[in-house]
Amino acid sequence: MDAYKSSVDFAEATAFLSHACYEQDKMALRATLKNKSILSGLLSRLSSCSSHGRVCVSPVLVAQRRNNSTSPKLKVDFNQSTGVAVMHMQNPPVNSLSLGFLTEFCIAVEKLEMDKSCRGLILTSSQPKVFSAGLDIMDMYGKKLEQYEEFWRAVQEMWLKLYSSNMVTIAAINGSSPAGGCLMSLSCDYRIMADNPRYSIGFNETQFGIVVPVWCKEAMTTIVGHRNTELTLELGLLYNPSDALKIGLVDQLVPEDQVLATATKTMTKWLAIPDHARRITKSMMRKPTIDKIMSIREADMQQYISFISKDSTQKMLGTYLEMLKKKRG
Ligand SMILES: CCCCCCCCC/C=C/C(=O)SCCNC(=O)CCNC(=O)[C@H](O)C(C)(C)COP(=O)(O)OP(=O)(O)OC[C@H]1O[C@@H](n2cnc3c(N)ncnc32)[C@H](O)[C@@H]1OP(=O)(O)O
Repeated sequence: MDAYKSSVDFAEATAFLSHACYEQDKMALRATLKNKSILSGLLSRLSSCSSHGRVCVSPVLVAQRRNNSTSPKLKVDFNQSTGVAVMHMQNPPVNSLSLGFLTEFCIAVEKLEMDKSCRGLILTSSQPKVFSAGLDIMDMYGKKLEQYEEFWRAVQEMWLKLYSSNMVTIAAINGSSPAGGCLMSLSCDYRIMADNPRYSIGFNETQFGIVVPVWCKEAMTTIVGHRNTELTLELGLLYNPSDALKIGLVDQLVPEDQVLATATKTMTKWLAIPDHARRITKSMMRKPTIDKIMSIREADMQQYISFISKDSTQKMLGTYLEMLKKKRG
């Protein structure tokens, strides 16, 4: 069955492709995510199912079982009357996108996605001065091949979930947002950043020897165009808020204390548009990029593992980590 082609529901399509599970398990997953108390039962059921000979456990849910952290890395405030959820990232010190964080994020987004009363999602940070420091470098350094794979699976999943969300998504960028933090913002429908010249946003990866995945390049090109993407990615550029606004990396700058209030006001405007028309239009705009990425998902995984596990890459990451730590001392 090719549910992907026949469905206009974007998030559903992505869930189908990324989880590759039987229809009844998807239904069960939805019901279950609405009722957390039976989640563990479903997890064990999912772990034993197979589809077309392939193991079909959501990688994110598997990771969740292994994630022993007890302190939540996200705080979600859902207002039933407005239909808007505010997701506060709280993974100190810098909201790095660790495996644990990514896992929690995917589950939280999936849960909101399945709640039809939730129409909008605002993403912001509870950490002072930082929106997100991007991928957790500790998860990319000195690990086993299977750990790199598990991590990258969660990174891909997170991007797909956010980029393909049916909800209106707004990034309330109240601090610096380099690399993966920038991509997270770019996956949203609208970006509002604090007008503080000390904050930066962009893609600095090449500066420490890392290459962004092709899907990052694709998504960025659709927003700021080929030339700006080329300059940013090749030179590893981070922009201050006003330069970021100039190239269209963010949509609006506001005083720091008004970021969340502006995001809330903007959300009201977006939610005044009938959902079905906006969703279908969003799908029309983003589906070509998603399709492209889905078709190379496994190749992207192999490329990541092979790149990240190279001695030369590891050496550069080690040096970068030391530099980050020395900055303090
Ligand atoms: C949608 C899907 C997306 C999908 C995303 C897919 C993207 C593909 C490619 C993306 C690649 C990446 O994101 S690679 C990650 C790139 N990120 C970066 O280069 C950011 C590096 N960090 C910084 O620039 C700064 O920390 C910054 C965020 C501005 C905050 O500055 P501050 O002065 O407030 O804080 P610091 O003193 O620097 O840092 C505090 C501590 O946090 C640690 N730390 C900082 N950044 C860290 C990091 N990324 N990973 C681990 N640890 C980090 C430091 O080592 C310190 O550790 P202690 O000294 O021990 O306390």
